[in-house]
Amino acid sequence: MLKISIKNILFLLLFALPNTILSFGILFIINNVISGNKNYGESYMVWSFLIIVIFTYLLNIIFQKRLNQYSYNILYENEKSIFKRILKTNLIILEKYGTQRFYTAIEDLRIFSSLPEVITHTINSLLMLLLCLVYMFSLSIYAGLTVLGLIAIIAVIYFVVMNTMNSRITVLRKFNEHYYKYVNDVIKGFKNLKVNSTLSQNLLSKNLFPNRDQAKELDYNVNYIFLSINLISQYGLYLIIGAILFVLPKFNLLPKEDIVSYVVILLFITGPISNLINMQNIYTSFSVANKRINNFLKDFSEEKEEDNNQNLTNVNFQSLHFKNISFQYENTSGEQSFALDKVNFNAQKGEVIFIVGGNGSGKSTFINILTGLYDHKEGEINLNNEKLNSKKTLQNLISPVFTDNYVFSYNYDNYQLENNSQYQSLLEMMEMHEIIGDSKEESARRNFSKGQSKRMSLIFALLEEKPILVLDEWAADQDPYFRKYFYETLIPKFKKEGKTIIAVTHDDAYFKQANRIIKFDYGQIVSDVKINSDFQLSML
Ligand SMILES: Nc1ncnc2c1ncn2[C@@H]1O[C@H](COP(=O)(O)OP(=O)(O)OP(=O)(O)O)[C@@H](O)[C@H]1O
Repeated sequence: MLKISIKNILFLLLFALPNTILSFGILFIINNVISGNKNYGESYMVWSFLIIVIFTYLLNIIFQKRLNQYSYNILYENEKSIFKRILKTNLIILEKYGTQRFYTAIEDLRIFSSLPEVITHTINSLLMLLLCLVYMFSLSIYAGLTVLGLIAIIAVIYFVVMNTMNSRITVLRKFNEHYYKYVNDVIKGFKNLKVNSTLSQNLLSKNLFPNRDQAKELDYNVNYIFLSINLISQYGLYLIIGAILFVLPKFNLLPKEDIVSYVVILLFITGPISNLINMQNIYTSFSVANKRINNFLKDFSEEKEEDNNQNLTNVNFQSLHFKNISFQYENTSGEQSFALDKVNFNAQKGEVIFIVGGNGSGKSTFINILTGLYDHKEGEINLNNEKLNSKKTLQNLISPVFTDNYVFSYNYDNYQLENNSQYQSLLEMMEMHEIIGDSKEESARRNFSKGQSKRMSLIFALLEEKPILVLDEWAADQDPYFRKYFYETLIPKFKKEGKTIIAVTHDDAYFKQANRIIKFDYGQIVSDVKINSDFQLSML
């Protein structure tokens, strides 16, 4: 995903080669003029010098444009891929790793966007270093070897210290992952934190502040070491210049007339050398970011592509049958994880089925399997008495309103709200028309109370016009008047219109409104009761 292709490296080289050679040409002319080479004092040399400078400048301008385009392309296209990946991930994986991994992946991508620029600088600097070394060797082999040896010693010291940095940066990023969890807690738990000062104090003093303090210490140390290493390179260069000025001539390793050329060359390559050194810092961040993005892509693996041969649009729903469906959450803490065991469930078109059971009995887990959010481990699902090959076919028949419903900021559906008479009558039916005065999109997507937001989600679900309505504790947030209206008026109305309703509920006062009541206990269906006039709660 984040690899840089051979074609792009070739493009970078295509720029880097002429650019470096021309820049070297500039150095060559300067050096010869300073050394008093008469050929270089001619007036045509002035023009050559000027032309090379202007040409290199223009080359850089054109190249920067392409490089910029390419870098931003990497960033924005990969951002899109991350979103695609997230939406293709199974819910169970998102629940396992948490959303903060998503934030850090986006942050890592930002680091990656400078990769092409850094590669170009590296190639440029390496080429310039190479040309300058060749130039030095052409003047004096021994002096060249000495300078090369000294540069190598500084480089080895640098890389050894640098290598120890990788693990520190990884630890620093781990701190930041926890930091995002705290950010999440502050935003989502804001109300509790405001009301309960013990909570907020503990969050700050025992968790967030220690995290930031440790991260600060590590960050400071990492940067301090980076700065120190950079100083080694700068002062190392002075040492090399010292060797050129005082040591090499003394041992007759460098003719006096070449000392100036050597110093000019060295000063000229100071830039490329410190570029190479500074870029190690960035390469270390790249390597850490790359590892983390690869881990992200591995952990947030895409769901298996399904065989979509089944017709998605024209399935006329008649019946749904779960045969011995089993599911188990992954065992992480070493304790026995919760499981749904051999669930047999069926629903016919037009039925109203209430799913009941105590807290933690497995109702929502079952709803997640029903809606295809979780993949069952064993068993078979039949739709209209045929084996279901693709969960998309079933998903295409279901409009769910989850217990933690969410009203999107924008309309991602295929229908429009404006001038939509069906929407208008649904607003009236759900008694939302006085709250939402018009049919504008923004009016439907403002802040609602919990009960109102559930009503809006039900309106959006009904606008989808799918045959099965799945509701998870929909009425729990409604006031007693609307709850009664929902069970005694709306549910019979939806049923009459041919909808199949599968609703998780604790509202035993309205159990009689269902055709069947299915009770879960410890992950199993313990009763499946048809409702008739003799129905008693004790029958469950
Ligand atoms: N993502 C998860 N990973 C591991 N275990 C989970 C996960 N989600 C739920 N569980 C466990 O599965 C069990 C059943 O949970 P579920 O949410 O299905 O219960 P429920 O019947 O809907 O309860 P409630 O009435 O409280 O909403 C619980 O013991 C819960 O701790």
